[in-house]
Amino acid sequence: MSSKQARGRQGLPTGQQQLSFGGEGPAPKRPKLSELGNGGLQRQHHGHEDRQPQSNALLHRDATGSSFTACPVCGKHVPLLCINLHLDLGCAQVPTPTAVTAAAPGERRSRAPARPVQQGTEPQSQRRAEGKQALPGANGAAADDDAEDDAVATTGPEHPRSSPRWELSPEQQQLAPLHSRRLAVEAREQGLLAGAEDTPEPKFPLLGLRQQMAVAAAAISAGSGAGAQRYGGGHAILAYSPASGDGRGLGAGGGTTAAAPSSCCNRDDTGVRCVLEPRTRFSLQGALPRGLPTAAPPCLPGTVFASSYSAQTLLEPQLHRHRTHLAKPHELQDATPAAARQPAPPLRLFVDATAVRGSPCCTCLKDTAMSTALAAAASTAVDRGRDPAPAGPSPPAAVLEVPVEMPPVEALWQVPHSAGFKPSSDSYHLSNSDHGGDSSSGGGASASCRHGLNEHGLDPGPVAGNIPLHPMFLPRGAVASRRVCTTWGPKPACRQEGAEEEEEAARAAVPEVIAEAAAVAGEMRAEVSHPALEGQYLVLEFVTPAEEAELLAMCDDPVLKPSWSPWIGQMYGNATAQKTRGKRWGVLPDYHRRGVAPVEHPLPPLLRILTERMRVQVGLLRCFQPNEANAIDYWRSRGSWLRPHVDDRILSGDLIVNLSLGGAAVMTFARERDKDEGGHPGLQQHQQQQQHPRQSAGDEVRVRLAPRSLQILSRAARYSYTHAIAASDLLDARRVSITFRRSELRPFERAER
Ligand SMILES: O=C(O)CCC(=O)C(=O)O
Ligand SMILES: [Fe+2]
Repeated sequence: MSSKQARGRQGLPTGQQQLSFGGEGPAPKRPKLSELGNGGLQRQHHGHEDRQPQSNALLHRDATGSSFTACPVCGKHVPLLCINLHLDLGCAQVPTPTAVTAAAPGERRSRAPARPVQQGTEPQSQRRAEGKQALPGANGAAADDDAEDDAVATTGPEHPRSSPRWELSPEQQQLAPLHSRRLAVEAREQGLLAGAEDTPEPKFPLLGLRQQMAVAAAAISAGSGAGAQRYGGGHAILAYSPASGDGRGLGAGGGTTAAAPSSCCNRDDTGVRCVLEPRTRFSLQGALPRGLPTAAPPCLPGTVFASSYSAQTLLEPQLHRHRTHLAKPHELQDATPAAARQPAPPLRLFVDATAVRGSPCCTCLKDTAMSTALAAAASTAVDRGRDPAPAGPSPPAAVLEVPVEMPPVEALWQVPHSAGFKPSSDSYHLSNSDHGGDSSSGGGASASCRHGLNEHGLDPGPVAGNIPLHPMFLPRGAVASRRVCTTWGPKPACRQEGAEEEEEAARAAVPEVIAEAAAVAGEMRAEVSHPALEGQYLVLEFVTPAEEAELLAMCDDPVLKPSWSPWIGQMYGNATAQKTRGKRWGVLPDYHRRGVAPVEHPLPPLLRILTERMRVQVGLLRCFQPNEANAIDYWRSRGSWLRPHVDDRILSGDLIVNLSLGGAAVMTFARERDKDEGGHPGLQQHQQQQQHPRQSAGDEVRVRLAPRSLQILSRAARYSYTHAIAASDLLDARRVSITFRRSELRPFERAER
């Protein structure tokens, strides 16, 4: 390292201080790119001559003559032309400009290929032309700045200078619009950073909670107006936790940014941007890998949308929209370190003034008065955010207590369906992938995660170690362009107009999506609609091994929880599953009286999570609301087997879903020829289930059910084939299945008629 470079590094803290602004008064102007270098600093700090030599040392060149500077925030050495982009990315990346070494035809041909850099030896016009080629159309601060060129020329070591022509990579071009918004935001940030200017460390991490929230509000605010278009008129929510207030909420990807999908509101000109105060950023990292997206409507109070992005990243929706994760409040709360857990307070919304405009929209802002109140509160929040943070954890005054209590966990499951919320097609994205390498994603396959909820519906805590994720939950790397994901997700208003077509489209999309997701991991994860068994779908690794263990433990739990049935030999020897134990939850179908008895043991939270996951992640199941589930405990040593049967065609709905746990088995499907067409088969079903179905060899389809897989039986597979598992087809010592159904609430009297 040259002595100048060394000086440059040493000089960083000073340079950093120089870039700090005072806290009071109007938001100061962000330093121009050039001001990071010699000329700019001279201008900015004229009268402070003693700093000038150090500021000179902030710039150096590499062997190709490219100029670098130390980032004033993180200290990394960044190509000068990319410093804004680097800042825009929240210091997460050090972008590299693409050097086009070959000059364009006729351009600069006469120039000597290498010569020492000397101040002033290059004609001004030529330097200007070079500067203009930098960051075309995107980074005016770099492109237009003569002073920057001066700085480069005077401060770099004397390397031969080629004739580089800088161009933005496609990714950089995509990010370029960030720059303008970044400018707007940064001024406010800098104002808020006044208290931290004496410290040499990066500043964002030093912000207190209150400041973080204010920064967030400012950032959000800056996204309105012209930027709102880029938000697609959508929502942005930042979540910070007072409990976790260790100051790492912002910067370098450390923040929890919750982003609601852009399509909550149907109107482009309406936006609500909120800072939800009482949640923790860790929530996200806990929730994301777990792959438990939820279906709560974006604007419904009590709903939190989480994504592991910093405020900077949030500013560019293109970056985060595919990472949108929907999390329920209890997920977020549960992710808070146990010591910090508190009873859930009412949600507090900080909303910036400019965000609420236009007409109230959909479920979130039907009430105009509410909009106004939110806007007023937001305005105060933003203003107060500029004040120095008070000592202690006192909450900001500009808190609007939204008069909605957090729904109890039980109620949460009802939310999407009772609220009549109909998300548009963009609302739910399962993927997080188009920038899969992002350091802040928390969504990588090895990110730490949590598992299962306890009997209170709460997460019992982190799982030791990392749990590999199924790519279907968090597909990485290849999903960005996949609009097919938009067909996944809940459609609570199932039977609305056009629902059938949509369902059909969703069905059509499922194979593609699953196969694509599978391809990401290089494994065939799912076969959808078995080629020889129409209507049979298989989703592999629907639950993680940890979840599988928890489900098995739940089934085996000897302690009778109020909502769990015990393992009993109820099916032993006289019903469908032979030499097995079973348990069941939900309504109790009575196949003899052809009716359904009321719920005895409601579906435990763990199973409700799975049904929710089914709805969100499997398009075919997006309307599936099972009200019963039964588990069967197969043991090889006991000679357990499953008789050929068709699940009751009248009592049970169109979809039967089997989850396999613990071990694999081969299920044999056999076509019931006379069930293919005509007549209502239901009344004879029970009889015919007892008979050996007529079949030929060609009518038999065997399907391996892997542990953790989810099998969906619909259409022909559901109605025209029996399914069975021979004792010899139990491939492991033990297999437990949980079958989910929707049984019609059919009064016995009617059934008996
Ligand atoms: O064990 C299975 O996967 C299937 C169980 C089943 O068919 C049933 O419970 O009706
Ligand atoms: Fe069955």
